Amino acid sequence: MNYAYLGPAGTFTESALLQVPGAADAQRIPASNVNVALSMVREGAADAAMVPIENSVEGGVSATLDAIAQGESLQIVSEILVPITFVLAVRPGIDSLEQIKQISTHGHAWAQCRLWAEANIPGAAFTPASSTAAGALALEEADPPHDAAICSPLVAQERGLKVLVSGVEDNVGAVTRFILVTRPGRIPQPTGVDKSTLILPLPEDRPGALMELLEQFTARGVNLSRIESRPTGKSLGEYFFSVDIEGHVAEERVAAALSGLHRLSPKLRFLGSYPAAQGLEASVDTHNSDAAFSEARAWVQSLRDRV
Ligand SMILES: O=C(O)C(=O)Cc1ccccc1
Repeated sequence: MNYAYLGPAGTFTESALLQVPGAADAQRIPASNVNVALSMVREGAADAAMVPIENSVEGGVSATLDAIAQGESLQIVSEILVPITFVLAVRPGIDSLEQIKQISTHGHAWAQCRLWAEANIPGAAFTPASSTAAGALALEEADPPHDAAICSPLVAQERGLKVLVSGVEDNVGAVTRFILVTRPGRIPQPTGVDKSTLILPLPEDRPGALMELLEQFTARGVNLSRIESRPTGKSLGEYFFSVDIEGHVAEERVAAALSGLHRLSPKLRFLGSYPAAQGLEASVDTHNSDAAFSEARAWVQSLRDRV
């Protein structure tokens, strides 16, 4: 196996990848952005890609949600959670916050440190970097493009960068969720605590269309753990929904919800069922259990057999 990931080395995405069994000893290919990492999988240059999808402060990572929703189909095979803390690293010659005029980091990192930055370096101009590690590595250049970067403590330590302030995040305890993506293939076996990801285009723009889709989950006791609307990019006001549900396609209630959704929105995309990283309770009401579904099906069949 070889793995593409949002690089360069030292990103939070690489930390997530290193949690995948075997990945530490496998070939890891840094990509300059999420689209490049996913294209490598689509084209066969990588077997799998690790990309960020959601964080507890900012919500969904739009670049990832959009890239997996469109183009050639991909499959999510696992999710990894990484606790996030940030440090402020500076170029040589900077000894105080007042000297910082230009700062760079990944947009999601900036969003998570904005209040700290407003309070502590109010005059500094922000330039987005393709990742936290990319912003940090630029500090090593002969003539660095910025004075400071917000990055992980690990990359600062590994590169021997000067850290002026640690723990610059606004929300202590933030977590980012990453997904491992492959070309479509075998779906991981259910573990009892699984999640599934779907892309739901709204079939028709009319009152109640979203409600009808959501009713498919409600009626089968399927809980949603994330729902986001994203523009299709085709015309103003045209959206699709990116949804995570608790449960595995091998479970009857999930299969029944999917079949109801398919009737309403035939172009829906199933992006995979995979083990939940943490925190889900495997609690399903008796009337939504696999046993209840098969008994109900057998009963209806017994009636239809009499036709
Ligand atoms: O830039 C990184 O290091 C990433 O892996 C993306 C990211 C940025 C901010 C928070 C979590 C992940």
